[in-house]
Parts: sequence; structure tokens; C-alpha cells
Amino acid sequence: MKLMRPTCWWWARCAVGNGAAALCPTMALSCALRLRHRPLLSALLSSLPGWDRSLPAQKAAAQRKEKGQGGEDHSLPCASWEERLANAVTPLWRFPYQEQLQVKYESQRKILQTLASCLEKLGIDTQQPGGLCCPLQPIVPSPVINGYRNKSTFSVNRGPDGNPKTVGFYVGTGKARNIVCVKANHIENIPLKHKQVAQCYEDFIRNSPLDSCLLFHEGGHWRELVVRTTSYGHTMAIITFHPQDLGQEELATQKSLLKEFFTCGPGAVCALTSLYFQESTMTRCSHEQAPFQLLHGEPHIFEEVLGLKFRISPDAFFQVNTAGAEALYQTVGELGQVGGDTILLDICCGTGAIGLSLARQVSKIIGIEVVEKAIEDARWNAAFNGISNCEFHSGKAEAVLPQLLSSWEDARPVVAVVNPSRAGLHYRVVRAIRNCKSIRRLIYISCKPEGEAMRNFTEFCCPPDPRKKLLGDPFTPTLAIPFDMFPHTVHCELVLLLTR
Ligand SMILES: C[S@@+](CC[C@H](N)C(=O)[O-])C[C@H]1O[C@@H](n2cnc3c(N)ncnc32)[C@H](O)[C@@H]1O
Repeated sequence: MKLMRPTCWWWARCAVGNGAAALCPTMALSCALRLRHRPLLSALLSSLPGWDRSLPAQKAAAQRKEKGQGGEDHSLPCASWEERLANAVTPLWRFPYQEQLQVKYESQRKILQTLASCLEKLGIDTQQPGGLCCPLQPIVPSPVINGYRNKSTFSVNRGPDGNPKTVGFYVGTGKARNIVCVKANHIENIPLKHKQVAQCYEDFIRNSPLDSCLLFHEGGHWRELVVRTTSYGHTMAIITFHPQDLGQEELATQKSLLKEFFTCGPGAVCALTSLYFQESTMTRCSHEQAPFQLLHGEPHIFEEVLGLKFRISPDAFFQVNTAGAEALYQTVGELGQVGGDTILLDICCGTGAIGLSLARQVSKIIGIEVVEKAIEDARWNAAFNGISNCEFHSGKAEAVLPQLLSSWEDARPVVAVVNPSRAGLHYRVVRAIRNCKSIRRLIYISCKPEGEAMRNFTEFCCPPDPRKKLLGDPFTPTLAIPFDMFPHTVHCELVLLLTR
């Protein structure tokens, strides 16, 4: 379906008239986006620090999006369901790509200004042009603009027609009790294969006598679908199912029906490489809490990054934009100025992608990751690619790293790369890095630099603070490079080089 660009003058009046921006910035921003009203948009952006995520409604929407859900755009009551979903999950979809990049560059500039003023409050004058804490390089565009996602998480809930077995993304919120599940067929960043598997899953559950699980306490079984694809043409589908009080025999029947549907029934068109089933009674469960049960095919899918082959388990993290990740990893090597004697600490390493892609340029890689299966993947990936100068530790970085660095005596230069989830780094990780004299270069990669990462940046850069046991020399923000890993959305990956 092709969405229409708006011509509604009501929106123009609403956006530019009568101080609407001051009364309701979210609405005004939506209107500006909807109309592609550039002067208004730049005025709004310059008036909103960290504009896209600092507003409560957008923060909540961002959190829902993190879970693969859209948030309802309440400012567009007359839009179609498809438009409302597109505005929620891909708010920049109306902009030509170059303009999307301008919007994102502006938001990254504001983040660096915010960091500069945080540091100024601590008595650190960064004195960069434009009030930034360090030079900001032009945003690196994504090599792929549409259909770039290699992972999509589809929900099951009531569609616009009231059908409770609709597979798509959410418009609305649970809290406001106005969730509507809208099919994602028109969403630009989702590849066709993901949409095909989602459609097949919907066909399957609509024919199933079992209900979908809309609210855990109200019963029902069929829950979300995760689809992962790779450039090798592999497709993994993971179906989450609430067992409620079904017995083993009934569970086995459901699993075998699902397998039959996707292997020799109508779902066979998806040509799945792996079909997983997870009996889960919580919103999200790790493999340890509720094992991923392989119903059909291969246990892993494989991806190629910078000439290396990576194995990916169902619960292991992998950057959602593979081509974008390649550009990012190459830059990490350049910023780290890694050489033959460098030890590279890859903290929050997932399947080991960053470290392994630089392994041939350095002396040794040490990876740390909390997801056990991802560490198993990282070890396999190292062995398969013939890389032996690496070790991977499973566990929380806040437990593993302080222990590792407390007795550090290696004289080789150490470069640390940290790529935490949105929650940022635990203060014990910051402390361990800060207090390890061998670490002179630190590369912080963040998909949400205005959030908890900002706290981490100031902890790395503040003057020594014995009360917080931050004793080592402070780092200085030296260079920032934004990478657009998520075209059509407001998100951006920021790579910040800190040196001392
Ligand atoms: C944004 S991903 C980065 C993965 C990897 N660097 C890559 O590029 O593929 C963040 C990773 O941090 C891991 N993680 C989250 N909390 C952690 C913790 N406390 N200790 C270690 N790893 C953690 C997650 O499991 C996830 O794999």
C-alpha cells in the first residue's frame, strides 16, 4: 500500500498558528513532519533538547519501539491505520533520505551540546565550536535505506477490524487501553520476507482453535513472532506461546501442527531455515528461563560481516542493519588506532562481531557478554574463522571486568570498545575502565546516547572523585561519528571516541 503525502491545511494551521508548538511540541513536530515543513521543523528541533526522545510521549513510544512495538501518534486522529503505524514506527518515512540525515545530525549535535554543558558544570571546558564537547563528523549514511532490518518482532492483538488474531505492530498503548495491532505490510524498513512470515503466522493462528494471548491473565496462547534473516538467505522464525494450563500432549500437538504448516503446509512458501517455539509466561524470557525449542531445521542462521562468517543463536544480539554494522565496525578499528600489539576489550560483545572483525589487526581480543548462547556463538565464530587470538567471557560485564582488570599487568596498549544496550554501562564497568591506566582509548557505541549513556560519558570525563572510586585520569571526548543504522526512524548510533 502506498501512503499519501498530506495536503490537509488544518495541520498547517495547527502546526504554525497560535504558538501550538509551545503548547504541544509533540503535535507540532508531528505536523511539521507530516507537512515536511522544513522551517518549522528546524525551529522545533532547535527548541527541543534531545528532541525526539526527551519528551515523555516520545520516550514511551521509543521504549515500545525498542520492543518492536509502535506507539500511537495521537496527533493524527484522521490518518488511516497504516499511516498511524508508519508515523509511529518510522516517523521520518515522508522525508527524502538526505533530509532524514539532516534531522538526525541535528539531534546528535544537540546531544554533544548537552554533554558539553554537563562537563562544564563539572568545571571541564571543552571549548569546541558550536558549544559541542568535541568535533562531530558528518553522519555516515546507511548503505541500505529500505527493508534493511534483519530482525522484526511482530505482536498479536486485535486489528482495526477487531480480529484478535492480527499479526503486526502496535498503535496505541496498553496503559491507555487503546492498542490496535496493524499489519506491517507497508512499513518501509521491514523486508518482504519478514512480512511474508508474519502473514503466514496470521493465517495459521486464524485457523487454530486456540485463542491468541492478548492479556496474560485472560488466557489465550499465541503470542509474538520474531523473524530473523541474513544475507545468506537464511530465515529464522521464533514463535512465542503462552502454555496457560495445557498438558504436554496438547502442547506437542500444537508444536507438530505448527511444524507441519511451515514445512509442508501453506507456510512452506517461507522456506524457513529454522523454526523455534518458546513456551513463555513472561513478556521476554531468556533461553535459560524458557528454552528455545527447535521444531524444524537448523539450530542457527549465519551472516557474513567483513568477510567473516557469523553464527547467530535465537537469543543472541546482532546489529539489525548488517551493511550499516560493517561500516561501523571498520570505523571502530580506525578510531582505536589499533596495532599489532593492541589488546582490544570488546565489552558487551554479543556474538563477538566487533572484536572478531578487528582480530587480525590486533594482538588479542577479550570479549565479555551476559547472554551465554551469544558467547557460545562468539567462540564458534572465532574457531570457524580461524581466529585464535581471542578469549570470550560469559557473565555480566560489571562482575567480569573489575576482576579481569584488578590484576592487570600486561604492558601492551589496551583499547576498550563498549557497546551496551540502552540501559548503559553499570558504574562498576565505568570504574574498572577508568581506573585501568593501560586504557588510553575508549570507544563508546550507543544507540541511545541521550539516555543512560550520557551519565556514563560524564562519569568517564569527570575529575577524579575518590568518593565514587573514580581515581584514574579523566577521559576527554575527542571525536563523535554518528551512523545511521535505522533509516526512516529517529534513531541513530553514535560512536564517541574518548581519550586520555
Ligand atoms: C547493543 S548489543 C551489542 C552487541 C555487539 N557489540 C554487536 O555489535 O553485535 C549489547 C549487548 O550487550 C549485552 N549486555 C547487556 N547487558 C550486559 C551486561 N550487564 N554485561 C554484559 N553484556 C551485557 C546484550 O546481551 C547485547 O548482546
